[in-house]
Amino acid sequence: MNIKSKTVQELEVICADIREEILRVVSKNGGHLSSTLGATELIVAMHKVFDSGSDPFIFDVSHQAYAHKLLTDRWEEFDTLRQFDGMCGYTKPSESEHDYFVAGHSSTSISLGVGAAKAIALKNEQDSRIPVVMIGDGSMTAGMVYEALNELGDRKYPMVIILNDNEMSIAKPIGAISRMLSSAMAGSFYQKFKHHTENFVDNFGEGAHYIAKKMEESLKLITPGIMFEEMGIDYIGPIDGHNLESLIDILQKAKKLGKPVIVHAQTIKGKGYQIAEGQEEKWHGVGPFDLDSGDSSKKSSSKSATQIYTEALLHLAKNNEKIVGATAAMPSGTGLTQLIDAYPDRFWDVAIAEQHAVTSMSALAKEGFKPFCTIYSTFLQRGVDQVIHDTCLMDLPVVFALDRAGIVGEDGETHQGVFDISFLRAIPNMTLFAPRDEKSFHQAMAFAAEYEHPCSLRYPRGSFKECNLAESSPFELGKSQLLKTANSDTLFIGYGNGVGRAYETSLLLDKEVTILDLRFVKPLDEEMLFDMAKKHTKWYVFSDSSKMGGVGSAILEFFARNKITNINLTSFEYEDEFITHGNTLKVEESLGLLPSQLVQKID
Ligand SMILES: Cc1ncc(C[n+]2csc(CCOP(=O)(O)OP(=O)(O)O)c2C)c(N)n1
Ligand SMILES: O=C[C@H](O)COP(=O)(O)O
Ligand SMILES: CC(=O)C(=O)O
Ligand SMILES: [Mg+2]
Repeated sequence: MNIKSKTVQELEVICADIREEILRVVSKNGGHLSSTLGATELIVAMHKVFDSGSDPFIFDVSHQAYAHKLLTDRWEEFDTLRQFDGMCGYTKPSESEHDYFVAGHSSTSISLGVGAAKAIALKNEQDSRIPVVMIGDGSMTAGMVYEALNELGDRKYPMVIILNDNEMSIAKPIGAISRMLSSAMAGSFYQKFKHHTENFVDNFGEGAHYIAKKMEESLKLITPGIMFEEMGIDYIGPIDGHNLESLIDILQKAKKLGKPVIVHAQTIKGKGYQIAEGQEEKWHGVGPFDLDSGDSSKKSSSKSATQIYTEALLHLAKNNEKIVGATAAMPSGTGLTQLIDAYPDRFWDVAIAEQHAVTSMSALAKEGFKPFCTIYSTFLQRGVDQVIHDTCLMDLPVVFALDRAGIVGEDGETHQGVFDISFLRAIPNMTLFAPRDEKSFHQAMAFAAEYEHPCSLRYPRGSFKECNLAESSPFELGKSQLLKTANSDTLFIGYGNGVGRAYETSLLLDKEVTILDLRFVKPLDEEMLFDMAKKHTKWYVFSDSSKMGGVGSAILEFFARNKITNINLTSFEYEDEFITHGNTLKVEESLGLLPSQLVQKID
């Protein structure tokens, strides 16, 4: 849809149509609702002023970019949003040339803009191209943003950064940056004062303008802009992020400045759907819902792994004051909200700052506390060096509780929790283990609470797969649990949620198999593995993790170390490829990982 020639009135109609379509599809498919409703005018103004066919359009996280997709020839396809084989919920260049870069993890956008600006300068394209970035106030809390601003303020590449400030992260924002962005003078008073001053001095000569500019600069001492201005980046704002006419005017001015500029736009998260407007965390990421009532259409009956984690941690924290913890801006997703509410002096939301979460928790461990650093598997990728350098080198007793381990569903490639075993297992002093159900989760947590070295446990999005075999026993370092023995050449080794898949597959087999819950992938239960090696020559590994460096790799290393050569090991972990978005079962089916498919692969 080319909106360059549209009037402001026509654009306002287009905003209404966009909101209607977003509400229709997200209420059917689920998705990121309130962020994308709130960014509608900003994105329409971006497309009015800039050209996504040549200017790099860069959205931070890009969960708020549905309007961008609708404006770039994907209106029909939008109905398949986040569905298997359908449109991705984030920007994806393979989906459209108007999507400049893959996104999903936050705070990458300004670095991307700086890189793009360097390339544009090197290719002498500055007369025809300029990067335009949209970043939210929550995403401004991650350190990577300041790495980029630090260079940008020095090199001064032309770039327009739209700061979409709705005063919300997923949850209410925390920290000094959020406070600075919404500082007192950012309100309408300053705007009106500035507007009237400009109109007044327009009637006088240059001298009056000079005085007014100096006055404004002194006022900026108490506006959010001071930090950016001092870094060498122009600042415009705060402005009304829903006023199309002024947005277009300001973006046109910003585009012509020929230097880096931040346009600070204040928006309302959920704008246009009253039920979701404002600081309502639950409208950030939603499942299908009823448009009229706002009620969720799907009610899950079984207890999620996250709920079990919360219950287990509440129990431990109640009985041990040394237990503390942190989340990086995902309090509800990780279940830490209840811990923060119950023990505000011991549990923190540190904002989108995974690296800071890991390192600050390591210092607490040095001081004798027992930190539970609670992070989605995929987001811990952001803090791997801190795990190595600050936790494991110091051999500190931090527990990394990794939620969303395995395939996560509709969030797709950028959010799959599949690499944690591979990137943690190689770190000295690290111990890795995984529960398989509710009871073993409590036992794993009890073990973690007493363990005096770095460790990481992983658990899936949603509930565990059922496994009706032996009851779980207390966790002991490096000990597995034999769930079923059979007079058979075949051994199923399950790890974490993979135990349930192993069990489901065994039920479909026309032969008996031995089933082992590995429990620890580092250290391995070598005594048990030696015993299994005497009886079984066909081993199958079931784990929601990447093959490369995963559970199967660990066992093959055990074979090599001990010169065991007569066993055929097949791992049903994930292949060396990024895993697409969509309903988890459909994704697993596309990978051939359903029990009904696996059973065909058992000799
Ligand atoms: C590294 C990383 N950590 C956490 C997240 C989860 N996450 C996605 S969006 C979001 C909040 C973003 O807030 P903001 O930038 O203000 O955008 P808004 O939704 O308010 O428009 C978070 C924490 C993520 N995507 N990436
Ligand atoms: O909303 C945040 C991300 O999309 C993760 O979603 P989730 O918490 O439903 O797994
Ligand atoms: C997009 C989002 O909310 C998340 O990644 O958690
Ligand atoms: Mg926000």
